[in-house]
Amino acid sequence: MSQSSVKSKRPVKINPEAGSFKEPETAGKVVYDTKELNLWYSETHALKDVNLSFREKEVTAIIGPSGCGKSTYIKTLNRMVELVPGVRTTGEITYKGKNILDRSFKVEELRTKVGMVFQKPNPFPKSIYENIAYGPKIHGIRNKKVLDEIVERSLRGAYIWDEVKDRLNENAYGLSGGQQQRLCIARCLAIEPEVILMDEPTSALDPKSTLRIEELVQELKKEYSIIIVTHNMQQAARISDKTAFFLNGEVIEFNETNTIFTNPADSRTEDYISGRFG
Ligand SMILES: Nc1ncnc2c1ncn2[C@@H]1O[C@H](COP(=O)(O)OP(=O)(O)OP(=O)(O)O)[C@@H](O)[C@H]1O
Repeated sequence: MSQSSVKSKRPVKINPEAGSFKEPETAGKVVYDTKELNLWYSETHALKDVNLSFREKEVTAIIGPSGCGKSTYIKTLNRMVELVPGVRTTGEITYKGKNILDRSFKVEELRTKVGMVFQKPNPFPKSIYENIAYGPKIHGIRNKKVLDEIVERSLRGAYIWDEVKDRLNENAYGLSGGQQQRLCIARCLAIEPEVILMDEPTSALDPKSTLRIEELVQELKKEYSIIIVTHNMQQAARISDKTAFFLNGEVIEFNETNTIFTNPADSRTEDYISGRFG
């Protein structure tokens, strides 16, 4: 069903404070802060006045129906979106206080701090070892012993070490889909990021592999901030601390996940999470 045809018999309850969730004073430090972000793909206005912030060591789920701007938003956070011709943005995204949309900001700074995991596992056509060592090598690490340590630490961090430790020189394409996705997460960890962006990381995986990734996310949040786009409501409810609900390019509601799923402030959020559309 398209967003414009979303109908509810109940009166529409609009959340006047969408995106302006008040954090308790004990909350962790803000890593990313988005203010009044607008984005156009040529004529398509894909993000509208988005205000959202993400804190360290938290998992935030981005949910919403197809085409509402979830992927666009997450790709704006690492500036991948600017690879699309005709993209224009206004507003601000600060990463640790620096506006990453500012022309003077060097995107390379983000590449070492922010890792990304995509919908389909995308290992390089290289050995398992080389998949992990590649990033650190690009950043100038040549010492074999140091690289060995990074490879082991990253694979352990992504809970795949025991499955691959005896086949590090085999091609990564020989791994199962779920293993490949954990390898891609290990590849992210190798650059020692502060934030991991995940765009529907389990949508191509079977239930068992999905569960393993969800468990992994719970472990990783002890060290990293994680922002995860998901279509799976149960997944968002299971693994995230906060949830942002997008509709038609706007943030309709942003709050503690528990509140979003049990007592949403906006009837459109309620309609979406209860499966009335999307
Ligand atoms: N490369 C592009 N060029 C032009 N328009 C685009 C491009 N990518 C996305 N859009 C448009 O921007 C809007 C938001 O798309 P986006 O992919 O961010 O949504 P989404 O919520 O991630 O959807 P899905 O859940 O289906 O992946 C849509 O109207 C889409 O058609």
